[in-house]
Amino acid sequence: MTMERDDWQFPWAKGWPEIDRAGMVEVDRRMVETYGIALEKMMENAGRALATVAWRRWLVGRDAPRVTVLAGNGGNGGGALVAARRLAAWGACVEIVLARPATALAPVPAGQFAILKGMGIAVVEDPPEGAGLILDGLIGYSLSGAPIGRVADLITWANGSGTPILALDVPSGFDASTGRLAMPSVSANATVTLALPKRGLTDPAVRWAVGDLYLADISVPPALYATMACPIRTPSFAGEDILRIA
Ligand SMILES: NC(=O)C1=CN([C@@H]2O[C@H](COP(=O)(O)OP(=O)(O)OC[C@H]3O[C@@H](n4cnc5c(N)ncnc54)[C@H](O)[C@@H]3O)[C@@H](O)[C@H]2O)[C@@H](O)CC1
Ligand SMILES: [K+]
Repeated sequence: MTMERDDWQFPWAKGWPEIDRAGMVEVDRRMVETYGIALEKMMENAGRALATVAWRRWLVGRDAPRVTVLAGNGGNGGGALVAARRLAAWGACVEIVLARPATALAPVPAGQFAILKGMGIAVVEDPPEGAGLILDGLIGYSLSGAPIGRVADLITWANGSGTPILALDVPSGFDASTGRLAMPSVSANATVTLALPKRGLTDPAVRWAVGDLYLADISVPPALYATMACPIRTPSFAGEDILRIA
């Protein structure tokens, strides 16, 4: 039985614009090309925020809590692997389940995975029973069609596990361009989305799958948003790393 804490003290944020997949791809590209903020840096911020929400809401005060981390081969998986490292360092018992063989990991997530191997963190083939929390890092904004194969199997397993699920960026199966949920999609208790809420995430119609929505700062310069193909004016995080927005 998981005891859940929800004593998040950060202010309710209103008025955040949404961003779709194309916009976020543009942000990611210009973060690197214009500002030299490498993917590793963004991923570190993303994973730390995910770990912080996980710890504060579900794990704090528990002795060696068990966390299952479902990681896809892209940037979403990479962020979840960063969170795995942070949670392990904070005392959690972390088990990693990869959606695809380690050889299929994109270069930066592969680097994160190598660190975890060096730390001796367990990597298991079958998702284990009895964890206190599942991190969903299977697919982020680069979903293409309805989830298939082992990714779909892991989504179905997580939804049926009875364990709380914390999703990174979007619940896997959520389409950040259309705001729609594919079948199957992760049914999360909470989601930590990055930089700006992805299009449709705040729609009450998908709240059952998104859960409580947190917004994490990955330090996108306001000038980047202001000079995008479709400029976005953003309110400030005002000194907070993570805001609860829905
Ligand atoms: N600036 C940002 O927003 C940042 C984004 N990051 C993360 O990176 C994510 C985007 O990463 P990527 O573009 O690498 O891609 P994703 O990690 O979103 O997923 C891509 C992978 O998902 C799999 N996939 C896609 N559709 C599928 C389907 N229908 N069935 C089964 N498998 C499917 C494919 O193997 C594909 O390689 C974001 O959502 C976010 O979590 C962070 O890593 C860093 C900063
Ligand atoms: K996800």
